Amino acid sequence: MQPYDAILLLSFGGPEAPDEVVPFLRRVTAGRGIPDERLEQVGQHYFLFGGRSPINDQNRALIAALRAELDARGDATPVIWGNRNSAPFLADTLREAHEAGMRRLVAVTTSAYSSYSSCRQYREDLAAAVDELKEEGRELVVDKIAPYAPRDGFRRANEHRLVEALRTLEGTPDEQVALLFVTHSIPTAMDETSGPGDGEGHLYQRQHLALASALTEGANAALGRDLTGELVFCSRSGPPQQAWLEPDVNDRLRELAAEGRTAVVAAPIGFVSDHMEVAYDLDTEAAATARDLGLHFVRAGTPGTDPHFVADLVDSVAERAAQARGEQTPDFEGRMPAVCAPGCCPNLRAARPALCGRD
Ligand SMILES: CC1=C(CCC(=O)O)c2cc3nc(cc4[nH]c(cc5[nH]c(cc1n2)c(C)c5CCC(=O)O)c(CCC(=O)O)c4C)C(CCC(=O)O)=C3C
Ligand SMILES: [Fe+2]
Repeated sequence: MQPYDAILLLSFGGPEAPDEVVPFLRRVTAGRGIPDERLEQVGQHYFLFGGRSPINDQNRALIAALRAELDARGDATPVIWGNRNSAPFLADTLREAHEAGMRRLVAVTTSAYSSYSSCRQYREDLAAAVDELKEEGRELVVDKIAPYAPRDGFRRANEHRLVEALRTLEGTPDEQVALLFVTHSIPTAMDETSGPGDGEGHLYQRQHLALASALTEGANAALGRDLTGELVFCSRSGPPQQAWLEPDVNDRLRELAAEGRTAVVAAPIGFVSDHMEVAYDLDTEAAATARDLGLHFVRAGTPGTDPHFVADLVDSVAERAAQARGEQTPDFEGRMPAVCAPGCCPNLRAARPALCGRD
């Protein structure tokens, strides 16, 4: 994958044992003003699952799938892995990479959308880790692929999962089915400023709405239905006086039951695999809300290691490599640049150095 020596999977991280839960949460929330009450709650979510987040195992599976796809293409570029909040920590991974003689990497994040939390924060992680290594006399260059939510492979993977879920409701008429696309809530201020700073903002929501509408159309066409989908949110945190994106999935379920819906399909398009937010906030909490309301609840799958998704990530990396070599790459609706505009998806708390951008 000229000019890259390796592909770096860059992820959030999660605890893998009960004694890792609190240190993990301290790292995630350092200086972020999350109320203690919320932290205790989230700690409980992890303890409910034996103190083990599913995210690292899902990343191990994704790395194996990327490896197989690269091998099938005759490409021996190594795939390495670093996290923000748990081992393998990003700086350790980069140090090992440098020791192995690698000098230029391309990062793939496990987050598909544009916003501070889902894009720039990873760019800040890269800047901090590269800086740490520089102080040890190790020079590394890290590029990154663009947010991939607008790509066709991501849509196809999600559509496949959604159609599978809807097939289980074959006898239920359209007017009784609610189709909810679910993503991680973020502060409204973070959504308003998401995007390249072209005056539009709200790119986090706009990318989700574009995907939700394409998925609704695709699933309706595949199944001969006429469903209307809508976007809802989960995993709100932060202090109560701070505005976050709404409606919360549980609140919306209550309204839908009151309107006479009998079944709901929840498609977690904001998550590339079944993270804790999916396992707890949807499969545990929202499923219980639905049960109490007498609603039949079906949760659509996440892309995970879907072949369309994995192949599309490798295509993204190949396109990024072509760009690095000065070649042209295909354009499509919603395509994001791999090098972010100055001030794209700003950090609203403090300006910090970030890689893979023009600022
Ligand atoms: C947009 C977005 C994604 C998607 C993009 C991406 O994937 O990166 C994401 C992913 C994730 N978030 C995760 C976990 C947590 N996020 C928290 C807190 C927060 N998330 C935020 C946003 C997002 N988060 C925000 C605005 C906060 C408030 C504080 C802050 O500004 O940082 C907290 C603190 C407690 C709480 O408040 O819930 C935890 C424990 C895990 C691991 C799950 C697992 O273990 O499987 C994953 C994949
Ligand atoms: Fe989060």
